[in-house]
Amino acid sequence: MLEISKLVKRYGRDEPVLKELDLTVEGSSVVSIVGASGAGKSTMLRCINRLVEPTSGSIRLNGTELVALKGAALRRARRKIGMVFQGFNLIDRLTVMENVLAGRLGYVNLYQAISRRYPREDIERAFTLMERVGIAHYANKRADALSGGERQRVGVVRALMQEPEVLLADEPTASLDPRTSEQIMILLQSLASELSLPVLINIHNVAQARTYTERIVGLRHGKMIFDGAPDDFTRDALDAIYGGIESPEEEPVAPANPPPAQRDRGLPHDAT
Ligand SMILES: Nc1ncnc2c1ncn2[C@@H]1O[C@H](COP(=O)(O)OP(=O)(O)OP(=O)(O)O)[C@@H](O)[C@H]1O
Repeated sequence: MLEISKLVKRYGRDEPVLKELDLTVEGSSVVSIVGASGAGKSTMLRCINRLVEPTSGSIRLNGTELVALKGAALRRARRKIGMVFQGFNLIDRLTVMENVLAGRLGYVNLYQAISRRYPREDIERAFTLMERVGIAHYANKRADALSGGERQRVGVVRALMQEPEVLLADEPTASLDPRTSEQIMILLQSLASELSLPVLINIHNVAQARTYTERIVGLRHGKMIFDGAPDDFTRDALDAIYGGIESPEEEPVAPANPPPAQRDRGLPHDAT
């Protein structure tokens, strides 16, 4: 269980970017975090894995307080937090298998890491996961020979190799075409339930958030102003999150002639 309580992040002397956020995510929930650009979505995810230092507040992962951790204890805790990135963050000149095994770096010793001599169980786990997401036949291909969707699957498997207790995804579909985006969202949804893994996804595409996640958290100026089921994510909630700032992305496949009100405001077509 991930429990965030009164989380504050201030960069320098600026106004806080996160203002006393509270969020609890349990079991295999798939939660999307939506909000206009600059609302604090990435900062929130990066506070969880401590790529960004929280200013104050508490982040507990299965009972372990992450905010106070340093050194080896922080490295140990980070192993339990998988991260999937918009730009995939693969090493292009390495093979798919080598990229996937990089997810074990937090577990192996220096000699094993440098000589890339990973334990047999790690290699077996890598194959099992690669088979699960349909990329096992690419194991020996260079990462840069793969398509965007395949590269993101490598990113997902690398994160799962960490045996994470929570999976964070920062705009995981933003670099992908609509069809591939949907496949990745479906994959994250199914992996969450198969592995009983809570998943937090920063996402600009509100239509995908509504379709593929079971809970939507809306941020505006660093405050949580919506937390509920997709069915409760009404036009009012959308306006409260984006009103006067920007419009969320439209659905990937727009009807030829959307009604003028939707077309003008860039709203998802089923927003009510
Ligand atoms: N390292 C940093 N130093 C100073 N300010 C930062 C830093 N990182 C982010 N910010 C500021 O914090 C605010 C929130 O940024 P953040 O990237 O978390 O928003 P976001 O909701 O993820 O936006 P986007 O959807 O565009 O990625 C922005 O005003 C941004 O300029």
